[in-house]
Amino acid sequence: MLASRTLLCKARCLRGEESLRKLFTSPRLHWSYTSYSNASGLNSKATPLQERRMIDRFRLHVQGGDGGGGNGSLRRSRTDRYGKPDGGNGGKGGDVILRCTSAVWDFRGLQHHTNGGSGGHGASKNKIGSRGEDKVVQVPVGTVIHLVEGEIPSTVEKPSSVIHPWDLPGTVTCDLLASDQLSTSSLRDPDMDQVEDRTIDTKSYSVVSSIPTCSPPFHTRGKSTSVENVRFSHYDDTRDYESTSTDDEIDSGMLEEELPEDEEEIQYNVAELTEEGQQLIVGHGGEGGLGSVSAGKRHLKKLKSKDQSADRNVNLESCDDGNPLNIRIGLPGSQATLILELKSIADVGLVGMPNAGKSTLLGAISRAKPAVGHYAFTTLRPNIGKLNYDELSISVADIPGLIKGAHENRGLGHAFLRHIERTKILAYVVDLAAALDGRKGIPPWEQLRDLVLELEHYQEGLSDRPSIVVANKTDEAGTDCVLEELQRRVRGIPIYPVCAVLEEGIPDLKAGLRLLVNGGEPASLRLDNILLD
Ligand SMILES: Nc1nc2c(ncn2[C@@H]2O[C@H](COP(=O)(O)OP(=O)(O)OP(=O)(O)O)[C@@H](O)[C@H]2O)c(=O)[nH]1
Repeated sequence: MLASRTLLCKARCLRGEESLRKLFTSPRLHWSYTSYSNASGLNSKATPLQERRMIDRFRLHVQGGDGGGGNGSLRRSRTDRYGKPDGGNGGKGGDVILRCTSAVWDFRGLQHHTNGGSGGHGASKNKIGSRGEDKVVQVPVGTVIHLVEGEIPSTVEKPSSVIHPWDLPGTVTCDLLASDQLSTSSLRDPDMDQVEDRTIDTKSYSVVSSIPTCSPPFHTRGKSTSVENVRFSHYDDTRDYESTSTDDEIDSGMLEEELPEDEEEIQYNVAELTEEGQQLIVGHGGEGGLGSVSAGKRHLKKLKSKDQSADRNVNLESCDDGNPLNIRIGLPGSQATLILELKSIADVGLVGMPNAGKSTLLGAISRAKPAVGHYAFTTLRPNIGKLNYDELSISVADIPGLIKGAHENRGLGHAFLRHIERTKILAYVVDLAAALDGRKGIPPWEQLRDLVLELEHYQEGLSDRPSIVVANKTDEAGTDCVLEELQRRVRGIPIYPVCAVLEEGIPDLKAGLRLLVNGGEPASLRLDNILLD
């Protein structure tokens, strides 16, 4: 009996195996199985970012949240006819904060209009209104901020190390002495402009921030610069954004107002975020209005005599200008219009014509996996790879291909050149086989000349930084002679012959880069050192 059961079980198992085998060999499953295991298919889906054009310039309007209204409540009792003020202050509006993170690569996820949350209104029993929610906008490392209008951004304040137990983090704490002074001064001169009074008083507030902080090194140029004097004034993004806009982006209004207006006065480089975790407040939340406690008893007595029948919780909306009640209204948050610009930061920038093999080279010297294609402009955004050594790590940026006229914004133009500004070392990558066998390309020494000219046209002295030449595609037939010719024509700069595809010559190249980053003898590529026909 037992033996027959075991046999039955085995038979079932075998049948199961059989059916599984059938399933795996069936054409339908084979199709789905192969399509699942097709790594390249998956990769093509997993790399949509590389396919999309990067958004490295973005116009942002920010507004801090409005401060909450102060409460005018009075606590009355049988013994106290007029009552005691017990209205709390309004909460401070939320800030708009730019936070630097390596989790994002460009400004794709940003919205053009970003507001901080409004502060809560104060309530009776001296309850302070809640603080408005901060809006944190994540921006990539290397973000430069230009100010079109509004306040110059400030760093996020460090929270005070000694916080009084009764201080609420992130809320307005009012200096009572100062508020007394305010009410006294209001009484002394009833016709005094109350808005002005209020402005003076808010200076005595201290804000305790609850946000973790850092102290980024940011440069501030106090004076605004006329747009004609600045390089960026010629920037024209129309083509870039038009050609890359997806339906989603258009629907969400992402591409709205991308173009800088010619007439605008822009303060350039007011701040920059170069390290992970740095934070800047670009839109300050408004201070909350004063509650009756802070505003002072005498002030409220006056109010009561004016309108005995007034509601205890005064309707803040109904306050006219010049009315003492204005001090209860929370201040609006500050507004600013910014242009965010991304400049990649890397130790080494791979500079070359389209199809020179920069992305392949980056993949060969680091673990980066940039998209490689046999067509020009495969690279639409800088890819960063890292060369890790015991004592140092070198970041290498594969920058979109440069063509003649890039300084006039041809090809990827400024989007390409801007990223070179931040690299310490330039590695010119040339295609040795570009002009071989009747191909349409130009010889490597002419590639070098064009590259240097484009850099210099864009920014004088840009090609002066320490450089090397990487002569790629040594595996192609006939490149030996071209390499010899290149070494004869280009002098005063190290030339590293490599085959990026087969990873030949890579160790020498890596050693050369390491030496240069460590302060080895720098040499730059000069036009005089290139011998042309
Ligand atoms: N024979 C040969 N082909 C190479 C070598 N390195 C790159 N290629 C090919 O050259 C083509 C362009 O390579 P990419 O790495 O995309 O070139 P790129 O400079 O990044 O191009 P852009 O993205 O347009 O700037 C691809 O078809 C590569 O396979 C090499 O060492 N030898």
